Amino acid sequence: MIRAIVMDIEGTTGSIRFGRDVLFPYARRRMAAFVRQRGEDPAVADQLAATRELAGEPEADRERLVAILDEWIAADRRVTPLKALQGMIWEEGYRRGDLTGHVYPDAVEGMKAWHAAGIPLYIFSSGSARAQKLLFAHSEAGDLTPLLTDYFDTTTGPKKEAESYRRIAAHLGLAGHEILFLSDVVDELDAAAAADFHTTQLVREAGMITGDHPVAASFTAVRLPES
Ligand SMILES: CSCCC(=O)C(=O)COP(=O)(O)O
Ligand SMILES: [Mg+2]
Repeated sequence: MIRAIVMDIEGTTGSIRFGRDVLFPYARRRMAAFVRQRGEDPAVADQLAATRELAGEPEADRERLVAILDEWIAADRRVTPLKALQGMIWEEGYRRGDLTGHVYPDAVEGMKAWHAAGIPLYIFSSGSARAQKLLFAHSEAGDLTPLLTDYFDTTTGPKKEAESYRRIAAHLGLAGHEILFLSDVVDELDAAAAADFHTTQLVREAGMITGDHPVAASFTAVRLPES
């Protein structure tokens, strides 16, 4: 029996293009002004300190920090301080009405059906938990947060390491084989399978790299394992 479903965001619940063409450029355009204006806020200052530490540049001033963060955005580094700062910038964007979270209609339909069937739904994404909540709260389909029980991000661990999935299972109080993980990325699915999770790969575009996992073109094609 599947007792929980854990979902990736980019390429799974929503399109990769939304991150690449909308969210990431939005944060990139605003990062310098955000660091200048909000750099003293404790939550921002903590992430700037974490950026200095991760970059190995304890003396980095604000200008240098913005340059480091810009390099990380360009390289699509999925590191916690960048993801936390991006989340804070997106929060402003959602509140201003500049941003609306993209969620595939089939993902909305699948999430509603599983929720109605009593299966708790979780997100595991590189985006910060706060950014994840915002995306689903301000989605094109309205506020989807009532469908979601909890959110995991890189503070739980990298998505390509089995230990992260063992931590999620322990947090949920479930065995790996009671959990289904949905993602578009084979390395993430391999890591989840190594933690004994059931897996399904969302293959939403032709030509994607696939592995040894069941595949589904949409949430409506996802089959829940019986045992
Ligand atoms: C609200 S998360 C926005 C997208 C993002 O920042 C990201 O890193 C998505 O990563 P995923 O693990 O969902 O592919
Ligand atoms: Mg993904």
